[in-house]
Amino acid sequence: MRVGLTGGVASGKSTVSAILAELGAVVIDADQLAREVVAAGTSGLAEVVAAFGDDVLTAEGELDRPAMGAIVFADPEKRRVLESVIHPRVRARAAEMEAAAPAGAVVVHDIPLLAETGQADGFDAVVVVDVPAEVQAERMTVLRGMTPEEARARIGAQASREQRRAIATYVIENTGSLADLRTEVERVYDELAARG
Ligand SMILES: CC(C)(COP(=O)(O)OP(=O)(O)OC[C@H]1O[C@@H](n2cnc3c(N)ncnc32)[C@H](O)[C@@H]1O)[C@@H](O)C(=O)NCCC(=O)NCCS
Ligand SMILES: Nc1ncnc2c1ncn2[C@@H]1O[C@H](COP(=O)(O)OP(=O)(O)OP(=O)(O)O)[C@@H](O)[C@H]1O
Repeated sequence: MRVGLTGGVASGKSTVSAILAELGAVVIDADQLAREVVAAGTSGLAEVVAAFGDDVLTAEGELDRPAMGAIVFADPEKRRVLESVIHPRVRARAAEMEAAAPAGAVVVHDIPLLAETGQADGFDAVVVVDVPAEVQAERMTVLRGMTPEEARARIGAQASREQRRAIATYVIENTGSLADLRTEVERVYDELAARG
């Protein structure tokens, strides 16, 4: 059973992934892989520096993520350039990790840009974590210290709620408490495990 998990920024995907992992799923996290493929010393980071210059490096020679975010969330062309370096590497790593998963596992691919990149058809089921944009913006500003402008830019770089909901097999509404979220995730996991 191969499951795609997606949702807008700060919708609660990582929280859902963590609960699914506790329930027994194998989770492959595209955001985490996207960090690994541009770690210090990788060919990915070298390509990013070739495209964007040394200004996107910290003094320690790592990717300066806030600086990179300020560039790419203000300019769709530059975002495409960064994605063209990172996405193929993430897909290759995710495929390797999936191949190493135990037979019969529920494998969950946590992919923020699942709707945007047209990958939904490749999964047995797609789970969409959904919240209104105001909730996303509040979580980004209050919990993560972003400015309202930064939050708006990131939400604006993504598919609309409607576009994400259109690819969903299951929609998890995450406007209640964390306890409500857990109950909902358990319900969806039981259905996924029964289908697999
Ligand atoms: C621009 C970067 C350096 C900013 O790093 P930062 O630590 O601030 O954010 P992080 O990587 O933790 O991402 C947080 C969230 O931002 C959103 N986001 C990230 N990249 C993108 C993108 N290209 N388009 C739209 N939303 C994005 C997602 O909702 C993601 O879950 C980083 O997001 C990045 O390398 N993005 C390009 C790679 C990518 O597309 N990643 C998404 C999954 S593969
Ligand atoms: N139901 C909820 N009630 C309160 N806080 C929540 C709820 N769901 C998630 N959060 C909090 O909101 C923040 C964003 O959640 P999470 O990190 O799971 O989102 P995400 O979709 O993975 O984000 P990103 O797209 O940036 O990777 C976290 O601090 C999380 O603890």
